[in-house]
Parts: sequence; structure tokens; C-alpha cells
Amino acid sequence: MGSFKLPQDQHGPEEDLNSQCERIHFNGPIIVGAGPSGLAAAACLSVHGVPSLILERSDCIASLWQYRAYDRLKLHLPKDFCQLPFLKFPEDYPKYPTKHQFVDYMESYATHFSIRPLFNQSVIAARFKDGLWRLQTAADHEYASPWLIIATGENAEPVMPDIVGLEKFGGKIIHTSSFKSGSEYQNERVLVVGCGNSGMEVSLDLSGHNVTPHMVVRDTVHVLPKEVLGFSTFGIAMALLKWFPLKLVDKFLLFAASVTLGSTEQLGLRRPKMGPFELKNVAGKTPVLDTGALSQIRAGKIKKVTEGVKEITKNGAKFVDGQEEEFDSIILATGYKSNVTSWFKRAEFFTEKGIPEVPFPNGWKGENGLYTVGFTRGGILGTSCDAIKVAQDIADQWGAIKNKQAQIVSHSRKIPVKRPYMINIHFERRSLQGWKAVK
Ligand SMILES: Cc1cc2nc3c(=O)[nH]c(=O)nc-3n(C[C@H](O)[C@H](O)[C@H](O)COP(=O)(O)OP(=O)(O)OC[C@H]3O[C@@H](n4cnc5c(N)ncnc54)[C@H](O)[C@@H]3O)c2cc1C
Ligand SMILES: NC(=O)C1=CN([C@@H]2O[C@H](COP(=O)(O)OP(=O)(O)OC[C@H]3O[C@@H](n4cnc5c(N)ncnc54)[C@H](OP(=O)(O)O)[C@@H]3O)[C@@H](O)[C@H]2O)C=CC1
Ligand SMILES: O=C(O)C(=O)Cc1c[nH]c2ccccc12
Repeated sequence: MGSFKLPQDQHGPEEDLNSQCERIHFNGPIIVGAGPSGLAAAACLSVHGVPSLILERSDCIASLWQYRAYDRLKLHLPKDFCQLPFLKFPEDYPKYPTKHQFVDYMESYATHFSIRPLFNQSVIAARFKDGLWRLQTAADHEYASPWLIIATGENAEPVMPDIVGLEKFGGKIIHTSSFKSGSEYQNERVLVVGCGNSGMEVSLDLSGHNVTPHMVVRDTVHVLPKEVLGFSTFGIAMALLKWFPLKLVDKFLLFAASVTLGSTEQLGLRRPKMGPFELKNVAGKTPVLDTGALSQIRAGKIKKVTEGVKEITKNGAKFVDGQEEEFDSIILATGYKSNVTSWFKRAEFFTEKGIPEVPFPNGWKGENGLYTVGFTRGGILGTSCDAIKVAQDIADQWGAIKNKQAQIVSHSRKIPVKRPYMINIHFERRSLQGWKAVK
């Protein structure tokens, strides 16, 4: 059962979140977010016979993949590492499914497990009161449940950089989450800020559409081949990690990268001191898996801007190295961030960046029925690990509650029960007047 505390307000004001809103009580866990993590959590729970309710801010599942991903996006890890628990990708899918195939898979996943999220329910506040998590949505509903599973993801909001003069720019500025295709930029002069997987692939896409983008590389970056001798680099790393320490695996990957890609340093892409997988674990910085951008940089079809942007002007940018260029459009490939701290004010569980303070593999469980899925820095593979553990943990409590309730009904007498069960029963009896129940 872990560390259970007496029910008390953990955060938020003493008074109700919003006394005017419609109040809905759900007996099973409430999941926030209908991306891969929320769906995996719901599916794993349903396998244990535990009902769950998903609240999703968007109007569809997997909104990151449906609305905020560019046209040419494919999984850059092989499909074996990106499938969700209990349902494999279709046999005929390619090794690296397209975003459309991934979305189709997730639609089938939701259908298979009868997952029907409530859409247009953006959670804007959460607090724990009287043994229950209470969630307020922008749609003026308040939901209550003994369990809260946060599955809003590491990529909930775009990071907008604080670059001097950005507001003065006369052309178009977008974040990569709104980028669809280089075809919309033909013959334009484009600045891409950032050189992670998004910046590299957007630059590559632009270079295929008669654009020679300038890509800002302000710091160090690890670029790895997507595959070595036909085997995915990620797969190789996972296999080696079963036997060898992380640092040694990183050394091997860097050797493989130098053999297959040549020296990236010579192209002006300096490598961080820390190895690629260690850096991903420690700082969440994903190495770039090269899908072709490197050869375009080598060929001069993607121009690198080292040291960064000093200032954006009305017509272009001034760079730290003193150069100045004119641009028609700026694409911010500056990454994403969690939004948890904006609605969940529980400082001791999440870092200020909105990811669990305790790193993977132990960040999935908090106190008082709080859980997270998908904040692992390990992509969809990490999501699956979390979802299985969270569901098992809740299923154990659920089973115990159901047993106790059955005993109470059959014996019609007061049975001494441990606190969590008591709270559930206490809650059902006393605190729910005026709340609608969802079955
Ligand atoms: C472009 C891109 C490509 C990627 N490719 C891969 C890959 O190939 N392999 C891999 O393993 N990982 C990849 N990742 C990592 C990626 O984060 C995961 O693949 C996956 O989408 C994470 O799932 P998630 O459910 O945790 O988060 P998300 O997919 O972001 O889903 C979270 C959901 O929560 C909703 N939400 C957010 N805030 C609220 C709120 N307050 N109230 C209600 N709902 C809310 C969102 O609308 C969203 O639907 C990629 C990431 C990006 C950005
Ligand atoms: N095909 C796939 O599967 C893809 C997967 N992804 C995944 O999505 C996630 C997000 O990737 P991505 O969108 O690339 O974001 P990342 O966070 O990985 O990269 C952001 C980039 O922007 C740079 N940056 C941030 N602020 C500034 C600034 N003010 N000036 C200059 N540069 C700046 C960062 O530099 P610095 O490092 O110095 O901070 C970094 O190069 C990753 O996990 C990635 O792997 C993304 C695209 C495709
Ligand atoms: O693509 C992503 O964003 C991921 O998080 C997947 C991922 C997890 N660990 C990695 C290590 C190297 C490259 C990608 C990933």
C-alpha cells in the first residue's frame, strides 16, 4: 500500500475549487491526458478489471501525434520499442511506422480496450481533499476520485525561447509543433532555431523543398546514426545495456557513430562531454538520430549557425559571431515542456520543470493515490513500464476495496478496515451529496 497519509488538503485554497461547476464523482482512477501514456494506463487498468476515466483537453486521442506533428514524421525508434502494453502493432506495419500509422494503432488500441475519454476537458486545477483528488476543468466541471493518474506528458507545451527582438520580426514565426511541410516555404529564407530531432528533421524537410535553411546550433549536440549495419542504434543500445554499464554503452555508440557518420565535430557539431544515453537519463536531452540532415549539412544545403542568435530584427537575425542574415520565416525548434506545475501545485512531488522529483524507474507513484505515467525520459517504452506498475498497484487496492465492500454487504456489520478502504466508504457515505456518480 506504500505510505498512506491521513486525508488532508495538500494544496489549493480551503474553499471548494469552484462551487458553481458541475460535480462528478468517479469510483475508479481518473487519468489526465489521452496520449499514449493515458491510453496505456487505462488499458492496463481494464485488464485488471478496474474502470478508469480519462480527461483530455483536446478533441481526440493522441493529440500530439494528430495535431502537433509534421507530415513526414515517423517513429525514430523501431516499432517493437513503441508499442503499448497488451496490443502489438499490426504485422504489416513497417519497422518505423509513420505518424498516421501510429495514430491508427492508437485508435485501434482505444477501441480494443473500450477506452472512451472525455474530450475538451482541460484540467486547470487539482487538489486532494477528504481522501479524494478533485480536478477542475476549464469546461467548468469538477471531478473527484480516490486516484489521480497524471499522463499529460513531457511535451505538453512548446518552449518559446526568450530571444531579444523576436517580437520585432516582420515575417512569420512558428514553433515546430505547427510545422507541417517544407512545401509551404518554397524559395523562402528560413531560420530554424534549435538542432534537436525536430530542428534537424524540419531543416532536412526544408532542404528538400528548395530552401537552404540556417539552423541555429547554440551548444553541443549528440548525433547518432539511426541504424548501424541494419540494426537500430536504439535497439543495439538496449541490448548492450542488459550486459554493460551505461558509460561503456555510450562509448560503443560514439565509436559506431564515428565510423558510420564520420566526425560530426568537423561539421561544427560539438559533442557534449557526457555520453548520449547518460545525457538522456540525466538531463532528458534526446540524442539526434540522423535521418539525413547530416549529409545535407555536409553538402551545404543546411547552413549551421554556431554560437546562437544575438538578436532578431525586423527583417532577419544578428548572430553571436557577428554575421547578419535576412529571413522570411523563423521556425522555433526549441522543444517542449511539461505543464503539470501550472495546474498541480504540489512542489514536493514534481520538480519545477513538472517531472517527478524521483527519477525513472521510481517516479510513477506519489502519496494519497497519486500516480504518473510517461515522465520517464524513456519515450513510449518508459510509458509502458509505468502503466503496468501503476495499474497493478491500483488493482491491488481496488481488489481489496471490493472484497471489503462485499464483506460489509454480506455480514451487515461494522468491520474494522484499514484506512484507504475506510476513506472510500466514508467518502461514498458522507461527502458526495450533490455529486453525480459516473459508473
Ligand atoms: C515529434 C515527436 C516525436 C516523438 N517520437 C517518439 C518516438 O518515435 N518514440 C518514442 O518512444 N517517443 C517519441 N516521442 C516522445 C513522446 O513524448 C511520446 O512518444 C508520446 O507521445 C508521449 O506520450 P504521452 O501520452 O506521455 O504524452 P502526449 O502524447 O503529449 O499526450 C498527453 C496528452 O495529455 C493532454 N493534456 C495535456 N495537458 C492536459 C491537461 N491539463 N488537461 C487535460 N489533458 C491534457 C494532451 O492534450 C495530450 O493529448 C516523440 C515526441 C515528439 C514531440
Ligand atoms: N522522429 C521522431 O521520433 C522525433 C522525435 N522527437 C522527440 O521529441 C522531443 C522533442 O524534440 P525537439 O522538439 O527537437 O526538442 P529538444 O528539446 O530535443 O531540442 C530543442 C533544441 O532547441 C535548442 N534551443 C532551445 N532554446 C534555444 C534558444 N533560445 N536558442 C537556440 N537554441 C535553443 C536546444 O538547444 P540546447 O540543447 O542548447 O538547449 C535544442 O537544440 C525529443 O524527445 C525528440 O527525440 C522530435 C522529433 C522527431
Ligand atoms: O524520441 C524520443 O523523444 C524518445 O524519448 C525516445 C527515446 C528514449 N530514449 C532515447 C534515446 C535515444 C533516442 C531516442 C530515445
